[in-house]
Amino acid sequence: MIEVRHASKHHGRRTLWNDLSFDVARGEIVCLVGPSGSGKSTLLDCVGHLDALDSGTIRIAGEPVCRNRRQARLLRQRYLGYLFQDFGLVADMTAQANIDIARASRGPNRGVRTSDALDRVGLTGRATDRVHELSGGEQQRVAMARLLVKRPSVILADEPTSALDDGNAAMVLDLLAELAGDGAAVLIATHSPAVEALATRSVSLNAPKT
Ligand SMILES: Nc1ncnc2c1ncn2[C@@H]1O[C@H](COP(=O)(O)OP(=O)(O)OP(=O)(O)O)[C@@H](O)[C@H]1O
Repeated sequence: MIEVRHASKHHGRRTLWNDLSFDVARGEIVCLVGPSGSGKSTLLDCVGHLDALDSGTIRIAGEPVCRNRRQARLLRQRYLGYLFQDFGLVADMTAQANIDIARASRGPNRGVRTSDALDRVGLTGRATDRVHELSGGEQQRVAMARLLVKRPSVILADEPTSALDDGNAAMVLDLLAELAGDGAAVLIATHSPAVEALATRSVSLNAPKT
């Protein structure tokens, strides 16, 4: 579902990663691991059409990630779901309205109802709270609820449990495993051994080279 081939990325004279290739198939959870600054988030951004490679290719469901904004938006809507902190939630809209946006852009998979999704992530009764009134961990759970509604084919998660207490972290990991069990390809950047333990395998990134 995700194919990364000979991917390279530089910032100035620093090489983050070079000639990197890996796949994430349907149903797999693959973790990106490596020291801080090794480019895990940057790689997720490249897969998620939010940043561009310097060389190499990335394909999602066989379709190349490209710089054409319209095509990128269509690919994002059709295939991708994001579990990034501070990404994609509209701060002055309610939790429910944010989740309903995902419902409008969902693909062929059938997700759960918004109220059920909020129940699953422990936010029962919080549908009409505006996102800026929620804590960081609660916002992360709204983003998780959005995935349950959209059921994307590809899920990109950046440190999905870092803002959560142990109970909520376990709940989010269970839900990611459930979505993978339903056939999603899941790519996670993480430092957490608990998240890595969930993975089918890991891709290790090295410290950047100058
Ligand atoms: N737009 C940019 N311009 C220059 N350097 C950048 C830019 N974006 C990221 N970097 C640098 O690229 C490196 C990799 O950043 P990235 O956030 O991808 O690493 P990471 O492995 O996810 O780190 P962490 O584990 O700390 O979250 C960092 O040194 C960062 O400063």
